[in-house]
Amino acid sequence: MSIVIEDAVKKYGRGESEIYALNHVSLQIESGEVCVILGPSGSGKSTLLHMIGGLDQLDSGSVTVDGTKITELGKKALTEYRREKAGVVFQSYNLIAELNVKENIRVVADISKDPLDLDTLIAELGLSRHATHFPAELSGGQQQRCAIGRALVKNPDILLCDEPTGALDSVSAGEVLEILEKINEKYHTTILIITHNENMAGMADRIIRVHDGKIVSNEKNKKVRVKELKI
Ligand SMILES: Nc1ncnc2c1ncn2[C@@H]1O[C@H](COP(=O)(O)OP(=O)(O)OP(=O)(O)O)[C@@H](O)[C@H]1O
Repeated sequence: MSIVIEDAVKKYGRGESEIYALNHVSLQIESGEVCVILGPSGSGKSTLLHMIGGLDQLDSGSVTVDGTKITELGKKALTEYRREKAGVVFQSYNLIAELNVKENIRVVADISKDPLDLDTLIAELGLSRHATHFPAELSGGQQQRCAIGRALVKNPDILLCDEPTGALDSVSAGEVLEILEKINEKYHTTILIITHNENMAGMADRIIRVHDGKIVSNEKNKKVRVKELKI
C-alpha cells in the first residue's frame, strides 16, 4: 500500500511550551517497501507512525493510504482501517500474560475478516515449538516474534514497527528483522521500522531521517540481506 503524507502538522502543548512533533511533513512511501525511519529521541518518529496507523489525529494536513485519505475517515471507517489494514508492533511486546502464543495471536485472528492460517504463521515466526508457551516462558525475542504474529495475522497491508528490537540483544534483534524481511518478501507488506540503530538502515528500500519534526532526508536504498548486517 502506498502512503502519501501531505503537509502534516501535529503540535503538542500551548504557548511557550508548544512544540511541533510534526512540522509540515510531506513524504511518499511506495507499496511493498521496507522503510527505516531514523532520528534522535523526540524528533517525531513515533508521532509519524501513529498518524499512519490511524492511532492519532493531525492538526492539519493529510495521510493517504492506497488512495484513501484516512485523515478524513469517520470513526467507524477508521476503526476498520486499523483492524484490517494496519498492524502495529511496539518495543514492549504487550502480550496477554494469561494466554499462550497461539491464543495471543488468535485473539486478533478472531476479529479479522480474512486471517492468515495460525499454524503456518507460527511456523514462519519460528515459534512452532513454543505455540503453547506463555509469555513469561519466552525470551524477549520470542515474545516480540509473537507480537509480530499478532500484528500480522490479519494480513495487514502495512506493518508499523516502533523500535521493534529496542529491548533485544543483537542475535534476537537479527532474528526479528529476518522475520520482517521474510514477511515483506512473501506478503509484500509495506513495512515501516523506527530505530535508533543506523546499521538497520541497510535492510531498507527507503531510509527516512527525521529531526525536530521535519524530514531531513528521504532516499531510496539498495538493500542487503539482514544476515549481512551487523545489528
Ligand atoms: N502525548 C504527548 N503530549 C505531549 N507531547 C508529546 C506527546 N507525544 C509526543 N510528544 C512530544 O512530541 C515530540 C515528538 O515525540 P515522538 O514520540 O514522536 O518522538 P520520537 O522521535 O518517536 O522519540 P523517541 O525516539 O524518544 O521515541 C517530542 O518532543 C515529544 O515530547
